[in-house]
Amino acid sequence: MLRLPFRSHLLRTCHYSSYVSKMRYLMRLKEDDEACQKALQSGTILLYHKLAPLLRRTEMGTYELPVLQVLDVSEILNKLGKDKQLLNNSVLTGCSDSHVAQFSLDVGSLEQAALEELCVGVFMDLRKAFFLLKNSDVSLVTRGQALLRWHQNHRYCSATGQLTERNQAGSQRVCNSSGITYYPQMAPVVIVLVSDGKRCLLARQSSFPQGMYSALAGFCDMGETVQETLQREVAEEVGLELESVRYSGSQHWPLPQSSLMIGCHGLVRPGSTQINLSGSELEHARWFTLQEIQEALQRKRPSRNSKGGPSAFWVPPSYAIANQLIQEWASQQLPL
Ligand SMILES: NC(=O)c1ccc[n+]([C@@H]2O[C@H](COP(=O)([O-])OP(=O)(O)OC[C@H]3O[C@@H](n4cnc5c(N)ncnc54)[C@H](O)[C@@H]3O)[C@@H](O)[C@H]2O)c1
Ligand SMILES: [Mg+2]
Repeated sequence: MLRLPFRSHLLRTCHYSSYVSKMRYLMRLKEDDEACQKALQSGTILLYHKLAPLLRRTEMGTYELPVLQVLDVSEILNKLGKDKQLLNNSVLTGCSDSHVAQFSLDVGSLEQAALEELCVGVFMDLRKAFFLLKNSDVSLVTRGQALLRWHQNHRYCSATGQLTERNQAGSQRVCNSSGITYYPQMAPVVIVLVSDGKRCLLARQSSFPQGMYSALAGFCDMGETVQETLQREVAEEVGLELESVRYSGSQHWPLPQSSLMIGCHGLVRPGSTQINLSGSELEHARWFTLQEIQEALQRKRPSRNSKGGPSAFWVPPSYAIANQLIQEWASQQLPL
């Protein structure tokens, strides 16, 4: 049975007037190009270079996400001799409590080193940034990257082949020839931490970083329910049958394209725990004890042996919903 616990923070906060007014303001900016253009003048911007976000090293040696004022970016463009019209390529990704609009902009057409010097930062691959930024910043930066990528990949109408035109917020693109409106897309993906009641099952694909194991995941097929995808994926990938599933939470995942990860816990039938890998997707899968999982959760970074390989298995970084499912499972195994 799929149970959906109503414990989202949104449900607790949606009656706050500041939350409602923020959402209404953002809605207006998506619908009204002129209002959005005005908001851009006094907004803030996250910069990307060919979809790699700009990060700044702090005095403590950690990394943060520099949130630049639009005016500062305008000045930087000026110093590089570039037209500030480039700012109009920004996409709206949110707003502060005081209604300062937040945008993301890819400046991949400009010289990277010069930009990094002027911005006092470094453009870094998003996969690396996952390990360096705090989770709330990862969430911000993935949202911007996903929307920018969608625009870069959807410039043409698939019916007419004509260039499409975006609105100022970047929340849609329209083909003036066919009249088709395109909206940013995400693929629904299930991710399930399978347990036999005492152990949990993790697996790895050969494309994963060395030593990393994760929960089972898979794209929803057309026409499937979440429950059906969960059962099919577990059967396909490890040859097991789920007895029950429980919804845990969801997450937007930007790699390799935008997905909506639907995170669940699954229980297999007792006595039916024999793993049977099929196809080429998984390189290895096995059951892990609570102690093994607790040790892996303690490792902040993959530990290395003398040959540079992983000395022990490790799990995805704390931002990933796989990690959150594993943490949740481990905490539920402990005696009260
Ligand atoms: N956030 C997390 O914690 C986390 C953890 C694990 C996996 N993931 C993500 O989940 C996604 C799916 O996992 P998977 O690779 O095991 O899926 P999967 O088991 O469905 O296998 C991928 C294959 O499915 C096919 N496929 C069907 N629909 C597709 C679509 N819309 N887009 C791309 N391929 C499609 C392709 O042949 C592809 O090779 C991956 O993108 C991965 O990055 C996220
Ligand atoms: Mg899979």
